[in-house]
Amino acid sequence: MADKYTQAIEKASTFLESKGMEKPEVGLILGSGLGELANEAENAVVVPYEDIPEFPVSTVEGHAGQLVYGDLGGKKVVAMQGRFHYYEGYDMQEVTFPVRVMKALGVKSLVVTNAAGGVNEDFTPGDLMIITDHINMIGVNPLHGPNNNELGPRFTDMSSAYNKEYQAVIEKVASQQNIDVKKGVYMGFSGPTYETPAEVRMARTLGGDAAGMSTVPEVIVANHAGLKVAGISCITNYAAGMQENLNHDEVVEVTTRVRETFKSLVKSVIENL
Ligand SMILES: O=P(O)(O)O[C@@H]1C[C@H](O)[C@@H](CO)O1
Ligand SMILES: Nc1nc2[nH]cnc2c(=O)[nH]1
Repeated sequence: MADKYTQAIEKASTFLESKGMEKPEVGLILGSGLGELANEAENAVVVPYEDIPEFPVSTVEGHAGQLVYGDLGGKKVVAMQGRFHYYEGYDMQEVTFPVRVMKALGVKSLVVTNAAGGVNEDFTPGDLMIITDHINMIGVNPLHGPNNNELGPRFTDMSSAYNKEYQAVIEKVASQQNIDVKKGVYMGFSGPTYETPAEVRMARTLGGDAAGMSTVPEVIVANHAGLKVAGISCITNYAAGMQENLNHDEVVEVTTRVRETFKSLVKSVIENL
């Protein structure tokens, strides 16, 4: 049953196909300061978000705001150079709309990346973390409201929201590249505030290893749509209570510092999906 939402997905994906974004296999969402990887796509087609019908636009520093299609890691990839966040004022359907469009373009696998605060006391800024699972502390769910069965089931199984084979791929590639990759649970908050020390203590008590402000909505919708998901966090700071003065400049500075390692890891992961 075509409704306004599915018509918007159709309109955006048809527009992008007309620009040459033919049948991408892998979707890639690049978080704060992590967008440079998309510049390595060959035979690239680049479309700014503001040119894509129905797309929101990025408003956060460290998020370029364009969709990049091309050859990366031996696969046809469509990458978000900058993502949308609930805290920007977008609703959950807007935040996750790009995932629906990637699915409509033909994507089967989704690699989601982000910058996150380290909650696990064994983590250090600059670490890369394989996301093994997430805890939705945002308080809202992108699948709220009437379900369109053409897009996915009313009740989505989230028991393997982060594909276990993909987790093993990331681990294998990290070991081959001598990257001491961590593993852990990503706790998603609404943002835009960083957590209070008490919230970080709660996150740790509840089993969170990293705290973020994105990823959870996109991964829920990706699972609804039947995509296989791999998630990687760049730990950019000690979460509140473990350091003073959390700020976005430091987040982008740390992602810049680990950029080459991050790019090498993610490119090889894409190769091995
Ligand atoms: O888009 P991501 O989740 O990578 O960015 C994180 C969360 C906030 O947008 C920002 C806060 O510094 O970093
Ligand atoms: N929620 C949250 N998001 C982040 N993104 C980068 N660092 C942090 C953090 O400490 N908390």
